[in-house]
Amino acid sequence: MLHRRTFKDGSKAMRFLGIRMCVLLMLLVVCIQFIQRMMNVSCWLLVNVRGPTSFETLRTVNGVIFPTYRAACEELNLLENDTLWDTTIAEAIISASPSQIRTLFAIIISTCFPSNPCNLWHKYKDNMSEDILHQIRITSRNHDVEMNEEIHNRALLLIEDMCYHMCGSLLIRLGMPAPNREMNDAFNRELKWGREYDHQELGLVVQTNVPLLNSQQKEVYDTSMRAIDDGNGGLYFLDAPGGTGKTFLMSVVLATVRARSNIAVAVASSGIAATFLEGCRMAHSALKLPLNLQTIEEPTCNITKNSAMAKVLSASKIIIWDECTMVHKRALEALNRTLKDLQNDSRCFGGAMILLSGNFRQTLPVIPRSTAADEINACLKSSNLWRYVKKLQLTTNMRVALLNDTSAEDFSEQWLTIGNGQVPVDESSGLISFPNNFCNFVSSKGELINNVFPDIISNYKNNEWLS
Ligand SMILES: Nc1ncnc2c1ncn2[C@@H]1O[C@H](COP(=O)(O)OP(=O)(O)OP(=O)(O)O)[C@@H](O)[C@H]1O
Repeated sequence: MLHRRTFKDGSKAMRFLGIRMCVLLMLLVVCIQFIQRMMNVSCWLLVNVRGPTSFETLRTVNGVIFPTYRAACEELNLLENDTLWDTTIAEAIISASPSQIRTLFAIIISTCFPSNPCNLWHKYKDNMSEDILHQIRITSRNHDVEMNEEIHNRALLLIEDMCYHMCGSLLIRLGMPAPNREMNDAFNRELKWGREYDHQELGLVVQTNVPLLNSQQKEVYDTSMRAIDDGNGGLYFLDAPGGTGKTFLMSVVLATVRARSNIAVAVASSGIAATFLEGCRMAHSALKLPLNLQTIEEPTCNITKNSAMAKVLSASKIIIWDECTMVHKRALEALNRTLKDLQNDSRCFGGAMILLSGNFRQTLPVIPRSTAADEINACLKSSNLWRYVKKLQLTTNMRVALLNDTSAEDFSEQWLTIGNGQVPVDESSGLISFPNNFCNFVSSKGELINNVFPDIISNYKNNEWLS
């Protein structure tokens, strides 16, 4: 509601009102329901616009139809301008803290009804958000964080809370943009996951670990960083048998990107794999993949364009997907469709840099009640995206190389032979036999559990034992 004092020339308006009293009364009677729904602004338009025949005529000034009655009033110069409030805030920012400026602004918009609070907000939003930016810079130990939409949104939320206390109105009812509450909560969470890292610590990790990379790892690292820096994206698959240092390498890539204040998204197909990489999450929950991938022909991720996750994915410099070989090919295809849509870019994955890692020698997608053919069909290699994959390889087993342990070397070779399908298969049973010295054999599941986790019953709550 506009306050009467906001009209520039009250006496002129009242005189006008007197002359047209009869006409106005008639109009008011005829349009009683209409007037009840209107704001004061429209009443003043009724007074000032001659012979209105429709809502549109009321909003038409000099042949231009304005979107709101307020805008039409402004054009007719019926509203007091906001110079007073502008000067008040401008004076306050010289000495007041951002939180005090927010309070002042909340008081102005809740009780003084400036004609265009949005303009004031856009003019002073940086001054009202400085403390939030400062706080983020301190917590992330990164002084390069710039003022952004999310920080303004947080300031708006604080202002809205104050206005609600003062006059029981949300910002949208006070002529202000509505803060995005959902975005604030979800984006904070996603952003924390994506961006808020200790940059000094990450810088140290990069400085220490990059020189340790072996030549193959360094090649993969350089290729990934080049693709990120070029901004051309691409789909890469890191083929690395167990122990070749892919987790080590991916951690260095993630740290490098995050140390530069960029977002690097890491997801993994299994919970246990997700624990090995910093800030890594389960692919299904992070990418909001449908649970029934087998039954949907062309799935997409349940991520809307305005969601926090969409913003994180769009802003990320690299998306790493660990243990991707375990996932149904449609999961990757869903991500491809979603990224194309989010980025409005028809290139593969919308031009994003995707680094897949996994091992086809290990568990493939598990499809309940299916044949081996179904599982192979669900495998990533059967996806039409596979032809775009650029393959990167690690072959040196770092566990063996670092420990100089010959038994570990034998084990890794046996492991590769099995994984590469080079062990003869028994025709009748379709099973293979492990070499005798391959591992410790057990005769039951219970014995296996007891060998791997001895006395788990008394230790399952003991963190030290579990770690
Ligand atoms: N360049 C390196 N310098 C020092 N240590 C390394 C290097 N690469 C790997 N390692 C170490 O080698 C071990 C195996 O590496 P990592 O766990 O990354 O391998 P992986 O390929 O992920 O294995 P798995 O698939 O079995 O989990 C780890 O202890 C890791 O810290």
